[in-house]
Amino acid sequence: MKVVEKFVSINGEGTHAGELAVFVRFRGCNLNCSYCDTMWANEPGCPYAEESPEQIVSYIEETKVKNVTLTGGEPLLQKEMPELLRLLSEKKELRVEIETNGAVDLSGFRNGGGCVFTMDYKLPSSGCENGMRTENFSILEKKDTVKFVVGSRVDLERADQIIQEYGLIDRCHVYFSPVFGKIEPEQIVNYMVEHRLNGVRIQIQIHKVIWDPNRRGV
Ligand SMILES: C[S@@+](CC[C@H](N)C(=O)[O-])C[C@H]1O[C@@H](n2cnc3c(N)ncnc32)[C@H](O)[C@@H]1O
Ligand SMILES: Nc1nc2[nH]cc(C(=O)O)c2c(=O)[nH]1
Ligand code: SF4
Ligand SMILES: [Mg+2]
Repeated sequence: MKVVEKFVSINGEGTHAGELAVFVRFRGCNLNCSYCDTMWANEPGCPYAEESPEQIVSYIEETKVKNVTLTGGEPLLQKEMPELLRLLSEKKELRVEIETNGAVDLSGFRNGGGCVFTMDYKLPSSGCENGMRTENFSILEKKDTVKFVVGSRVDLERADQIIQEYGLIDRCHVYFSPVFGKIEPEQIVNYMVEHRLNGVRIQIQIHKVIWDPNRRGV
């Protein structure tokens, strides 16, 4: 598997934000979002370590950290991901979360049921909305999340429409997160208030507040 970084930090995003997590970031992506904060990991020349699923599991166990975040790039493009997920599901003490971009079919990755998906729905300002596979919504469960990374008023309106159309509030967690530095979080909150978006949560990436937003490995 093509690993570009591994580290222990606090999770800056999602339902376990603020808790310790061990991160494994994989190389390469099938989208090219305008705002991507890890574009470096998607460049063909980005250095990586070739690691087997067994090696990755050993590293995770050595850290003694129980929350595991698999991210990228797009982690679900790795050929050996099903094997990695199978091995991780045997470690009952771990909580495994996958950050995925909404453009990969999730149906083959739920086997064993252990992992939690945080799936983005890419909005118009990302430039990648046409890659979204809305059939993935039917696979999501209460423990999973749909995340909308919002960069504009048009994005807010589109997110609102998708939430209603697919009944997302009753299906799973729903988060709004500002494209970091691009939109005032207050604008997002104002929209939530105006439109009475019960059940939606706003979240700001905590690691970008604690550290330099461009810093890697945190
Ligand atoms: C770098 S992506 C990797 C996982 C997967 N490719 C995806 O897009 O979900 C991890 C998360 O960071 C979010 N993200 C990337 N750039 C961002 C930015 N500039 N501001 C806020 N969130 C961002 C993505 O939308 C995604 O939810
Ligand atoms: N601290 C920290 N938390 C994160 N949660 C999700 C991340 C990601 O890049 O997917 C991330 C990240 O890059 N850093
Ligand atoms: S899908 Fe994720 S990794 Fe790929 S370009 Fe978009 S934000 Fe970056
Ligand atoms: Mg990140």
